[in-house]
Amino acid sequence: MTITIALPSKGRMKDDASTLFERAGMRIIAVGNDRSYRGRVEDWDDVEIAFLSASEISRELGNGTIDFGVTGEDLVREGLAEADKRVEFCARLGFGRADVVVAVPEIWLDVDTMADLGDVAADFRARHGRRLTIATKYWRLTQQFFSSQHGIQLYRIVESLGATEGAPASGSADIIVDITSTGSTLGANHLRVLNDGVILRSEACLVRARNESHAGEPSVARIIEAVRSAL
Ligand SMILES: Nc1ncnc2c1ncn2[C@@H]1O[C@H](COP(=O)(O)OP(=O)(O)OP(=O)(O)O)[C@@H](O)[C@H]1O
Ligand SMILES: O=P(O)(O)OC[C@H]1O[C@H](OP(=O)(O)OP(=O)(O)O)[C@H](O)[C@@H]1O
Repeated sequence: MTITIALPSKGRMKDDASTLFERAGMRIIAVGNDRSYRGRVEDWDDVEIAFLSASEISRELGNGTIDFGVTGEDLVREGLAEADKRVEFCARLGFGRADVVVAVPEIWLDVDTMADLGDVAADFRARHGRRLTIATKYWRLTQQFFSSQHGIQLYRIVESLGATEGAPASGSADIIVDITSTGSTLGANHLRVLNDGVILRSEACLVRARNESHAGEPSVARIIEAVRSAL
């Protein structure tokens, strides 16, 4: 069978992903012209490459329309319910690192932990006449972390598709859940990560859709082996 591997077509993971594949002995050749979104791997005739954005890759893994993808763990866990049942994380690739975190305004001096935040959330309506609001694009991860892991139910998520760190200062939310790598954007916006507020330490991963057709397919094992050997 032909195995389709999706690699980032743009963005911060694109170059690292193609360098890794090269090191794994899988040299990628564009099919058609330079702007083509398909490729193949030199001397691997049963492999096809699709170039997609990192977030599309997580969606297509969920649909099972690609066999493997290189994308961020955060995008997979946010995009797919019960991700581990639908995909296998075959290798952590050591680039695209970012933490998904809960951050509060620096001036919330008494709030250091999720338990403290739970107390704030419980009092919020009495004090302010509304629920605590959280700006994020990570709905699923936020709900799992707050409700299932920490038993905090009294909050409202405000969807944020950009400049999330600005939400507390602009008044559109009280706190945020977002990714951070150096921490400089949080600092510039006077926000602080709670001591136990790291929801996920994400990085780029080689992810396999759990397709039944993979059972006993030699090229599936060969691809995983090749990528792991390059780490
Ligand atoms: N500083 C960072 N900021 C944002 N994402 C980062 C950062 N460092 C690593 N990443 C990771 O990069 C991935 C997002 O990459 P990118 O922005 O290229 O993807 P995308 O969401 O498909 O792009 P777009 O939003 O342009 O469609 C996520 O997995 C994220 O965790
Ligand atoms: O901890 P730091 O190193 O400051 O990085 C974190 C920031 O980087 C990303 O934004 P970016 O401006 O790269 O663009 P994006 O939101 O479009 O991904 C991300 O959304 C955070 O805002």
